[in-house]
Parts: sequence; C-alpha cells; structure tokens
Amino acid sequence: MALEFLTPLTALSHDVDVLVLGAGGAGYPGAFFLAQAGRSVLIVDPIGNLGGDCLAEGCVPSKAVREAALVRGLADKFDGFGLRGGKPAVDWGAVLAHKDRVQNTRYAQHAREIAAGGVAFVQGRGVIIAPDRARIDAGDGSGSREVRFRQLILGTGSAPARLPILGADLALTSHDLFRLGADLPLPQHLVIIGGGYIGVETASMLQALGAQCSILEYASQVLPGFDAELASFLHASLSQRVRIERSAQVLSIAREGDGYHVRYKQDGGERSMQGDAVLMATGRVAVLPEGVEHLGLAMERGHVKVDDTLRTSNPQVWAPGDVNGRSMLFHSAVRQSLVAAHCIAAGGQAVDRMPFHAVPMTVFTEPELAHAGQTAAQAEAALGADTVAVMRYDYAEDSRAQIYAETQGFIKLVFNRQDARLLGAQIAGMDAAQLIAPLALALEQGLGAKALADTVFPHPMLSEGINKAARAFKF
Ligand SMILES: Cc1cc2nc3c(=O)[nH]c(=O)nc-3n(C[C@H](O)[C@H](O)[C@H](O)COP(=O)(O)OP(=O)(O)OC[C@H]3O[C@@H](n4cnc5c(N)ncnc54)[C@H](O)[C@@H]3O)c2cc1C
Ligand SMILES: NC(=O)c1ccc[n+]([C@@H]2O[C@H](COP(=O)([O-])OP(=O)(O)OC[C@H]3O[C@@H](n4cnc5c(N)ncnc54)[C@H](O)[C@@H]3O)[C@@H](O)[C@H]2O)c1
Repeated sequence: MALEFLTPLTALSHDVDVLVLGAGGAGYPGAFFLAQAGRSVLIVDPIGNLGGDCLAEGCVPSKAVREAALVRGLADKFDGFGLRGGKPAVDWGAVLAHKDRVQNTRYAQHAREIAAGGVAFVQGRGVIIAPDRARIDAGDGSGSREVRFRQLILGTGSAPARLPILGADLALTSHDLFRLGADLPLPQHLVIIGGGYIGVETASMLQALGAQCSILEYASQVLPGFDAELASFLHASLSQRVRIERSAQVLSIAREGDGYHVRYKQDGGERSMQGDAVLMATGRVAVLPEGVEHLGLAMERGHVKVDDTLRTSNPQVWAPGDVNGRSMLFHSAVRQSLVAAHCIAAGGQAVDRMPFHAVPMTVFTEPELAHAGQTAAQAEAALGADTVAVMRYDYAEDSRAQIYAETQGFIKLVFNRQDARLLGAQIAGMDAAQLIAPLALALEQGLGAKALADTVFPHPMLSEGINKAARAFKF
C-alpha cells in the first residue's frame, strides 16, 4: 500500500499545538476534531495507522473470527428451520484470511481518513524528554526529531497483564491469539486463565470452531462485577460446551511433554489441568511512554488518574482510553478522546464531560450479554429498595426470539420508581449488543420509562421488548 498519508520526520514542525501519542480510539477522534478546529496536530503511533490494539489484535479481528463461529453454529438450527445440510467444516486458514481482509479494508479506509484529516501522522514512538517536549523516534529507524507541544493527548492504551506466578511467560496472551493456526499450532485443548471478557469470548468462539477450551476463573462467577443473573445466564449456557472452574486461583504453569500443566487452588485443595496451550486473560495494564516521569502525572492503581474531562493532574496532559483504566472499551475511548478534544479546543474549560455512567458493555459470547448503568443491586444500595423498580421482558414472549428459537434471553430495565428515570439495563441473549444502544442513549440523556414506552419500536424485532418492559412500569 502506498504510504503517502505518513509524514516524514523531516517535514515535521518543531512546535505543535497538540501532540497525540497513540492512534487508537483514544487518539485519533480527538486529533481530527482539533485539526478541524484549527490546531496544529501531530499523531504518533508505531503501528503507522489508526485503530490501535482494537483493530490490530482486539475487537475487530476477534469479532471477525467470532462471526465464523456464529455462522457455523447456525447449522445446529437447520432442522428447526426446515433446512437440510451438515455442519460446515472449519478451514482455519480461510477463517484467518477473512479476518486479515477485514483488517486490511479498515486500514485502507483509515489511510484515507488520515490523508484527509488535516493532521501530521508519524509512524514511530513518542518519548517524553521534558514537561513540554517529546522526541519522536521514527518506526523505520530513520532518525528522531524533537517536538515542543502545548497540549498532550496521552492515548497509549494498555497491554495484557501477566500474573506474577511461576511459568507465567509460558502462557500466550490476547496479543498472540491469532498466531494460533498461523505460526503457532492450533491447540486441541486451550486452558484459559481468567473468565473475564477475553476468557469467555475466546472460549465461546474457539469451542464453536472445534477447539476444546477450559476456563480457570479466580472469582466465584465468570465476568466478576457483572450483574449476577447475567453472569449465571452465560455460565449455564457456556458450561455445556466449555469446562469452567470458578473460585480457582492459578498458582503456576509448567511445561510437560508437548503441553502444559496448570496448577490451581480450589476449595482449599490443589488441583491441576493439562492443555496444549495456555492463554492468560487476567486483565490489562496501562502502557506509558518512556520518560513519562517528566509529566508528573498522578497515578491510580497503575493507571493515569483523570477527571471526567480526561484531564490529568498535569493541566497540559489529557489521558483518554485504556491508559486511565476507567472503562477499557473502544467506544468509550472514542467518546473520551472527543471529550478531551472539546475541552482542549475550549482553552481547557470543562465544556464536555465523559458520561462514564452510560457506557454500554457488551460481551460477544454465544449467548451474548450487554449492560449499561446500574444493576438493580447497585441502584438499591444507592437509593433504597423501595425506590427501585425492575421491569423485565423474557425472550420467550418475543416473536423474533421464537422464530429464531432463542427464547432463553431477557431484558431487565432498572428504573427510579419516583421519577421513572432509567438507571440501568441488563440484556442476556440474542442481539444483546445491538439492543443496549437505545438504552445507553436513554441513560446518557436522562430519559425514562415514558420515553421508552412512547417510542414506536419495530416489529417483529427484539427491541420491542424494551418498549414492552417500559410500558409495564406503573407511573
Ligand atoms: C482481544 C480483545 C478484544 C477486545 N474486544 C473489544 C470489543 O469487542 N469491543 C470493545 O469496545 N473493546 C474491545 N477491546 C478493548 C479495546 O481494544 C480497547 O479498549 C481499545 O483498543 C482502547 O483504545 P486506546 O486507544 O485507549 O488504546 P489502544 O487501542 O491500545 O491504542 C494505543 C495506541 O498507542 C500506541 N502507543 C503506545 N505507546 C506509544 C508511544 N510511546 N508513542 C506513540 N504511540 C504509542 C500503540 O501502538 C497503540 O496503537 C478488546 C481488547 C482485546 C485485547
Ligand atoms: N467485548 C468487549 O468489549 C471486550 C472484549 C475483550 C476485552 N475487552 C476489554 O479488555 C479488558 C481485558 O480483558 P481481560 O479478559 O483480560 O480482563 P478482565 O478484567 O475482563 O478479566 C480478567 C479475569 O481474570 C481473573 N483473574 C485474575 N487473577 C486470576 C487468577 N490468579 N486465576 C484465575 N483468574 C484470575 C479475574 O477475576 C477476571 O475475571 C477487559 O476489561 C475489557 O475492558 C472488552
């Protein structure tokens, strides 16, 4: 691909209004906004394109492969639909080729966006050398350049964490996931440490494509912190296909023959599990540029501390996205990037704030989960049980769910009984990740049961369930 969208170091100005380190969701939306607002903007990223980890090794590749798993899973319903045909065989190389095509299409699209975005974009790495200066090291080793900045957007994201256990470096992380079946053998049995987002999504996807997977989760439920009913809904379904050990604290990993031996503690005893690959999916740590100490940033549990405008303790520095650890999701990073940019464009005034309370969370397992805002338990703890009303819609009543034979799911809407405002929503089952969007809108805009009940939702689609649950609210 021609790389005219990249700026050579020699063409860089020594002075910019805004330096953006990292071109993921946390970096580029705000950078483009500020360029359009007339600021001189330099974006630096070693990947040399937009999208950060989400496009390189996270959201997009994992969902491209997951789609193959979903399509294959549909074959289990053929009989019910009156169709005949066997379950498609998996050509893993072709599945990965589909993933690559999707990534390349997006990179080509992003190259055009950079070219039209009014920013300078360098493939390289930023090193902080003074409170208002960075050295940009070109990714191709062709040299470095010092740049002075007035404002810095630190969107350097996160990287997989490794447990401090014996043999931790024997495990793969999400960084290596799509090397499986490419330059690493596809495992017969993958042992996954951690039943959070990556653990459950990977197990659900790889099992559906033919690999045996097991999960060892430290907490007493998968997806700790999630509404207990959502977590147990997923557990009940996924555990029919994937061995899941909860309250299992992993102690060590050792090589044994061609595979690995994972020791863990459970119910006061020591147990072990064998696999031919181990994936560690136990959270992510902030990535900070070399020399970050020149910025004097306050930190909180290893992440950069920010306020709701994404401003750090250094008023020149803004830290949207995974680097602040508050909401490690691509769509959240994008909105955070824009909040920071709006405030920078307004001379540092807090003209926008991140609606952290309304960020939708989606888990792309089979079945899918999604939620936003407070659970009933959180709302009751904050407001008292009498002030909280939970309205529920079961997929069993829904036409589309019946057509699709996906009648196990549910939608739960949590309202403030006094003013009918929506406080939170939890969805389990088909299309959950799409269905959460109007509820995130309602939460962000402070809407309630009346708006959701008065809005006409399309039939016969699952979103009608939102409307029906809201209509059940007693005003
Ligand atoms: C397997 C997996 C699946 C995921 N699936 C989803 C999903 O389905 N939906 C969702 O919303 N989220 C998902 N996520 C989370 C999502 O990828 C992150 O929340 C998102 O990428 C965060 O964006 P960011 O810009 O903060 O960080 P990143 O995307 O990590 O971008 C940071 C960028 O900074 C660059 N950088 C680092 N150091 C420097 C430096 N010194 N100078 C210049 N640049 C630097 C990096 O190269 C990188 O490109 C997934 C994550 C993983 C790992
Ligand atoms: N669909 C999505 O939006 C999506 C998908 C993938 C990743 N992500 C993002 O990436 C982040 C990282 O994902 P992740 O799954 O690595 O982190 P996570 O925080 O979601 O889950 C980590 C899990 O590891 C468990 N764990 C910790 N120590 C353990 C031990 N000693 N033994 C066994 N289990 C242990 C934790 O209890 C937790 O359940 C997520 O927090 C999420 O923000 C999002």
